[in-house]
Amino acid sequence: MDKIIVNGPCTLEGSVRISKAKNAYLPILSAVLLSEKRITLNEIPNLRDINTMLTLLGNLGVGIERKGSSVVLDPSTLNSHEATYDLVKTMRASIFTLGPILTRLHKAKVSLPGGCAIGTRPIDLHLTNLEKMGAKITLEGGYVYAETDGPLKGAHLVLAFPSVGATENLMMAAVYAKGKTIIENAALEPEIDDLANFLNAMGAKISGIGTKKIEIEGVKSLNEVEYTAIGDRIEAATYIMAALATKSNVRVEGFNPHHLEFVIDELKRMGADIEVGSDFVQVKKSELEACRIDTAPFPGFPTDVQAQMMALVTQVKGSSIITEHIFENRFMHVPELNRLGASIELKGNTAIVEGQRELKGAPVMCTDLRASAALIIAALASSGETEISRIYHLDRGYDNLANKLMSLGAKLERVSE
Ligand SMILES: CC(=O)N[C@H]1[C@@H](OP(=O)(O)OP(=O)(O)OC[C@H]2O[C@@H](n3ccc(=O)[nH]c3=O)[C@H](O)[C@@H]2O)O[C@H](CO)[C@@H](O)[C@@H]1O
Ligand SMILES: C=C(OP(=O)(O)O)C(=O)O
Repeated sequence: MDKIIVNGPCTLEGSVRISKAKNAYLPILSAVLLSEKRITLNEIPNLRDINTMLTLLGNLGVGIERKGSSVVLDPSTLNSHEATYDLVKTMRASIFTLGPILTRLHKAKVSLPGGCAIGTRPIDLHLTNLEKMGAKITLEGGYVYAETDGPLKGAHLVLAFPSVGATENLMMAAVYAKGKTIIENAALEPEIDDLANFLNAMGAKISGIGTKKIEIEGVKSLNEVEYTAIGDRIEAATYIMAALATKSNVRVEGFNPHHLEFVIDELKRMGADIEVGSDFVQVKKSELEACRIDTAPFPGFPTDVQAQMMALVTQVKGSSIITEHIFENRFMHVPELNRLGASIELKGNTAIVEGQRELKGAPVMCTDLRASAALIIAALASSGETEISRIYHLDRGYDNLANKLMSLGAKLERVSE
């Protein structure tokens, strides 16, 4: 198993290019299953989750040809309706294939994704709303079995919670449904707009993009398409936090800063000197003060940036309060950050984080994707050697992390055992 060893404290300098978004490409790759025409996707990030999704598509019969960083997909050869446990267990986003497989083949067998480190993550909103569109769904032996007599039927769906995954799954399922589907209380995350734009580029009829009421008029066929996803706002936020935690000057480029407006505004309120461009931010060495953060669905503070923010506020003036509202167990980084010398106390879903801590290198362990990113940030700010193990969690969502940080001057190495 690979490790990352950081020799801190590090000061970063220069610019870093953000890769295309994991959370945009995972649903887009699932949406490929809807079509019978060739699809070219550009600038595919080299991530474990993306490679798992490509393996899953290949197992379902989709033709896959890599051309540099692009991938050309031929879904006309789709010949299986089964997403098996061995792949689904490694990546929750596999559930995104349920709507598209069912739509295309009128039956689907997809392994239940199960819980994960950050929470139980049920899929009831996906299933009950697919039922409202006419799917017959049963659960047996850890699998979701879904079938329909013909095309799904358009329906008026109101989500009890603006679930990102449910909004995406239902939007995909509605593309060929008979009549109109309305999704109310839809999630507003930018990756949903990206999926909708991709589907419309193939000939779907989706309106209300970027609003809480998405309307999908069913179509009969889709076209060939070439598409490039948006830059990864969560990766961008991670480098912004790393720059601020190490009091560095770093330009973070290749993403849309509007997608991080809440985070950037909060950082500015804390005293961060951040220049915002059209597709970059320039972070300048700043002295920060404490914050009060509540994670929330977009446009609020993203749960996917909570851990990185926690690492940052161990270095700012005053005590910060961070409350996690989206996932019930997303504080796995707390004991590991405390091992590095942080002082973080947990009270239910709230963390009280003492600032201006002198962190010292120690062996720490990754527990989930963003917890791992928090450990990297803390290690860069720590003095001495931090050995970070189980970095396969980082490989799920950070393209080329070690090299990107080294190019900014971080003293770190990735070692294989
Ligand atoms: C691949 C991807 O895009 N992952 C993102 C997506 O995950 P994901 O799509 O799984 O997140 P959701 O928005 O669905 O989940 C948010 C909350 O709703 C609950 N819920 C969800 C569905 C459901 O049927 N029932 C239910 O109770 C979940 O348990 C969780 O507490 O959005 C999350 C919230 O921004 C991000 O942290 C993830 O990075
Ligand atoms: C939780 C995340 O991803 P996933 O939903 O794929 O587990 C994440 O990207 O932070």
